[in-house]
Order: sequence, then C-alpha cells, then structure tokens
Amino acid sequence: MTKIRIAIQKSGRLNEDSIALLKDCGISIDNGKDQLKASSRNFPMEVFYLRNGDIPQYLRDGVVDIAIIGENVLIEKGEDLTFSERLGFSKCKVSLAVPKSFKYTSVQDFQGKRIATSYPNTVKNYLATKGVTADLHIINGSVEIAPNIGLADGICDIVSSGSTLFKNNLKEVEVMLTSEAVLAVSPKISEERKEILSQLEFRIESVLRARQSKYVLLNAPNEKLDTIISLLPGMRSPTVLPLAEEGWSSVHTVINKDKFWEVIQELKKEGAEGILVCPIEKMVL
Ligand SMILES: Nc1ncnc2c1ncn2[C@@H]1O[C@H](COP(=O)(O)OP(=O)(O)OP(=O)(O)O)[C@@H](O)[C@H]1O
Ligand SMILES: O=P(O)(O)OC[C@H]1O[C@H](OP(=O)(O)OP(=O)(O)O)[C@H](O)[C@@H]1O
Ligand SMILES: [Mg+2]
Repeated sequence: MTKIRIAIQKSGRLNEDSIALLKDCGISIDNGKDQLKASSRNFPMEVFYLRNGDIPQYLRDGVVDIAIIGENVLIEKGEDLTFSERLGFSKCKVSLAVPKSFKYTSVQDFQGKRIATSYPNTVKNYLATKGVTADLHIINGSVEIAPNIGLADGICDIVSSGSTLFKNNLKEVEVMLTSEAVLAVSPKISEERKEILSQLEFRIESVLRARQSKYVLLNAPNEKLDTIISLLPGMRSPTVLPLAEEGWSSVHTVINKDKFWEVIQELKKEGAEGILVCPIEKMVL
C-alpha cells in the first residue's frame, strides 16, 4: 500500500505539537523512543523524525513528501519549496537586535557591521532590499551572546517573548519576518500521494477550525432573542429551542475563541443566562 512520508522534528520546539496535531487528526503512530521512522496503524503514513534544519533538503530530494516545519526555516533554506497549510503553533519572529546601549536610528546603521546569525540568507536578502551590506558571522546556537563576547555588533535570531534578548541586554530593532509551523510539500510528491495529502489536509483544517472555536449554549428570554441572535456570529445561524419554562429559549452556537469574552459580556447585558461554553473536537464545514 502507498503511504505518504511525513518529516517531523525529532526533538525540539515543534516535536510535541506536531505529534499532537497528527493525533487530533485521528492518526495513531507507533512511537518507540529514539525511533527515527515509524508507521501509522490507521492512516497510510510513515513518519520520519529529522532535524528541522535538514528537512528542506529532504523535501527537495523527494525523500519525504511533506513536513511540519517552521516557516522561517523554509524561507532560509527552502525558498523553492511551498507549503499548503499554516498550522497555528510555534509562532515567532525573526528579528535584528543590537545592544541596548546602541543608539539605533535605522537599518542603515547595520552598514559594514558584524551580525551573528543562524539565518544568513534571510539577513542577506533583507539587508539587500534596504541597500545595506553587513559582515555575517554564522553560528548555530546561543546567538544572543555574540555581542556580549565581542563577536558581533548585532544579531539576527528568533524572538518570541523577547526574554532571551532582555537577558542578554539586547533590543529588537527590525522584525524581518513572522513565522509559524507550516505543512510543507515536496515538489516531487506523486499523484497517488497527493490524494493522501488532501485527506490529511481535510482533517487538519477540521482540527484547526475546532481549536479556534467554542460551542456556546445559553438561555434567553424570548423578547430579547432577536438582539441576542444578532450578537452571535454562528456557523450558519444559531439553533433556537423552546425551554420547558414559557417565555424562554435555549440558543446554541459556535463562537471564535478570540471574540469569546467580548461576546459573552454583551450577551449577559442583554439578559442571557446559564451560559455554557464547551470545547469542540472537530469542525467540518
Ligand atoms: N522561542 C520560540 N518561540 C516560538 N517558536 C520558536 C521559538 N524558537 C524556535 N521556534 C520555532 O520552532 C522551530 C524549531 O526550533 P528549535 O529551536 O526546536 O529547533 P532548531 O534548533 O532550530 O532545529 P533543529 O531541529 O535543526 O535542531 C524554529 O524553526 C521556529 O520556527
Ligand atoms: O524570545 P524568547 O521567548 O526568549 O525566544 C527566543 C529564543 O528561543 C529560541 O531558542 P531555543 O530556546 O529554542 O534554544 P536553542 O538556541 O537551543 O534552539 C531562539 O533561538 C531564541 O534564542
Ligand atoms: Mg531553537
């Protein structure tokens, strides 16, 4: 039987969320510890556990068909590669930073300066668009220490909370790109495996949609129903059922989790009661 071959990070920041996403898609993987390759029991899939930085080359060579990888790595090492889904986790920025004491005015300040980074292509391309050339020092980790030990004048690295910059007395001065985990696709994927990919994409989309949403049930006085319904941005329109108590209805709908608290306040103001909020497992449109 043909199986789709997916690369996920062996260990590191993407590993757990990638496995959790496959699990939420109903794909069980026999996962012996330290195994580099595993198969799914219930989906035509083989999983390869690889270093994030090596994945673009595997995709290019067609050794794997798809991969869960940081968009930043695709931009750095796989500009020729494409992705089919944004996955909503491992959100971060790739930024330029300088010592706090540096009187920074514009990106031109990097002209002729030494920049330590693990993302040389990203920095070079970004600076080229600004007409700036700098002296790049490629290092693979602990980049933020470079200015403090006299190795560089500035750095380019991943920033999320900003605490690593803060601890190293640096300040972020330019955000070059924002990134999240994506589902990248090999240019060499076969037609047969594209079929399996579209089944996987269908499942991923249902899972991601569900993660973004909450199922809400509430009781509303009938005279306020119209106002309350107008506050609810449901999938199609909310379900309204009469309660045993006359003059009241039960309203069921789906709300985007980011809008949730705002909408709940409004609903309460309009007389909604007994509001229940439930997680949704899958959401198929
Ligand atoms: N602090 C962070 N917050 C959010 N996402 C991050 C953060 N650091 C890295 N990422 C994202 O997670 C990906 C993996 O990061 P991680 O540090 O685990 O791997 P790595 O050391 O770059 O790769 P490798 O697997 O090759 O060792 C990065 O490419 C980036 O997309
Ligand atoms: O803005 P923050 O929230 O502090 O995150 C940014 C840090 O996170 C990443 O390192 P990681 O912790 O993955 O360590 P690594 O260098 O070993 O990959 C990245 O390389 C930064 O150093
Ligand atoms: Mg890291």
